[in-house]
Amino acid sequence: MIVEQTQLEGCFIISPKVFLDDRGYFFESFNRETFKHHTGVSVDFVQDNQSKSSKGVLRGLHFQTGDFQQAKLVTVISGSVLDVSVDIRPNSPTFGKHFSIVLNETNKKQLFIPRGFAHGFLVLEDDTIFSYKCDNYYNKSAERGIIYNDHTLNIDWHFKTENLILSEKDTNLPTFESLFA
Ligand SMILES: Cc1cn([C@H]2C[C@H](O)[C@@H](COP(=O)(O)OP(=O)(O)O[C@H]3O[C@H](C)C(=O)[C@H](O)[C@H]3O)O2)c(=O)[nH]c1=O
Repeated sequence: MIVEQTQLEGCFIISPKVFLDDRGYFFESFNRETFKHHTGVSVDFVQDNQSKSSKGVLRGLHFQTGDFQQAKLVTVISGSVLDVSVDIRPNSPTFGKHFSIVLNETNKKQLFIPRGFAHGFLVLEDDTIFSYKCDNYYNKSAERGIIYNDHTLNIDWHFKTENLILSEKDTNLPTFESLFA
């Protein structure tokens, strides 16, 4: 397992040790002790989520507020995404900054996103399966979001807008300024 720090404190890129043989591959997608040993973070995940999306789908930017904030360990099981995490911790030196990374079946990289972040991803291939562990339960009343093309965040999604597929909810999310100014 190789852990790389990002420029956002507490947000790590994880490259698991992958065992290849003539049957295919095996890797431990999460091991609490190994994770703590390499990152210094003790995390107790309580909920696993999975979504399947076509190319051009953009899910996010989402977060849960207050006591329902979630840390996430995200993995692409098949396909490919551009994954984006935004630091929305008010006292963070990187408040409002984001980190983007391509996660896919080939690189098998994972991203650990701590509490206090908004998260979203753009799907780069059809039939992409996105799987992630959360350290807090879903709470609909605590759900919030930031519009994906927010001018303050200025995220480069590397796509042509006419090919985007968003939920009704995600189309109408507020701006970063309106939430945090
Ligand atoms: C997140 C969630 C949703 N739901 C229900 C609520 C809706 O009826 C349905 C679809 O939810 P939504 O459209 O919010 O799904 P995504 O757009 O994939 O949301 C996720 O996308 C971004 C990228 C994230 O990081 C969040 O974890 C999560 O918000 O599943 C549940 O029952 N439990 C859950 O934990």
